[in-house]
Amino acid sequence: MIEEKGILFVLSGPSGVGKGTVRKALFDKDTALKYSISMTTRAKREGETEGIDYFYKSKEEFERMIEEKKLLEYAQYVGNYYGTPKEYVEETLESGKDVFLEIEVQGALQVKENFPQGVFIFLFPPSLEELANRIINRGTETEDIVNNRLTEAKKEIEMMDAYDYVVVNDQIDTAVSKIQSIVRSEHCKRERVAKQYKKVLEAELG
Ligand SMILES: Nc1ncnc2c1ncn2[C@@H]1O[C@H](COP(=O)(O)OP(=O)(O)OP(=O)(O)O)[C@@H](O)[C@H]1O
Ligand SMILES: Nc1nc2c(ncn2[C@@H]2O[C@H](COP(=O)(O)O)[C@@H](O)[C@H]2O)c(=O)[nH]1
Repeated sequence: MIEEKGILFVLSGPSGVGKGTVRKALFDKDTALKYSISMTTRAKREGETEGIDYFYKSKEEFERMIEEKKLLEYAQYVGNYYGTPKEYVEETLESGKDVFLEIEVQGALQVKENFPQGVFIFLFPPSLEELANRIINRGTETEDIVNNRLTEAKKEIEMMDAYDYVVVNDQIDTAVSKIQSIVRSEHCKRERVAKQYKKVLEAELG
């Protein structure tokens, strides 16, 4: 009997492209996916909730997690740490459920190195101008931070070839449908591989 593990989906892309918006709309439709809540040292924004949006940590607490190797990946991004708790991801995948990460590019590339069987999706803006408008209009960042995030965005976009899929976030619904198709297609692929593997095993065992 082949144990069915869950699939790790990683959504990333530049700040302001709409990762959070698209992920929330996807989760309204797909209840089978499990979202991995990240840890961060950045201050909580108005309207955010501990344990829903992030686990908010001090720099010392975060660095202890790094030392204790409790993070699947982490990155320093525009002056703060962000990271994915390892235990939740591993246990959820082991139990056969899919896990969904929404993280920036340095972290996604670390996951790809250590977990190449993951599925990596890059969310792309309709244009750099629209990206800037979205992050400015969100109104959560100071002008300096917006500029730093946009500088990072250009470097992040250069890395998009490392991803399995690129989805343009022009209309939210269209981006969500495309990600749903990716999820379905990855399940079909893995089912096919599992069937072939089963056939080979049966032939070998007689
Ligand atoms: N397809 C879209 N069309 C228009 N506006 C959008 C679209 N997707 C997201 N937005 C808006 O763009 C802003 C940024 O979206 P969001 O916060 O989801 O981005 P993000 O990639 O998660 O950002 P960050 O990486 O900084 O957390 C929000 O105000 C959101 O409402
Ligand atoms: N490498 C990681 N990046 C993460 C994680 N959780 C979120 N993020 C990304 O950080 C930036 C900034 O987020 P914000 O909430 O301050 O706007 C954004 O790209 C997030 O996707 C994580 O665990 N690891």
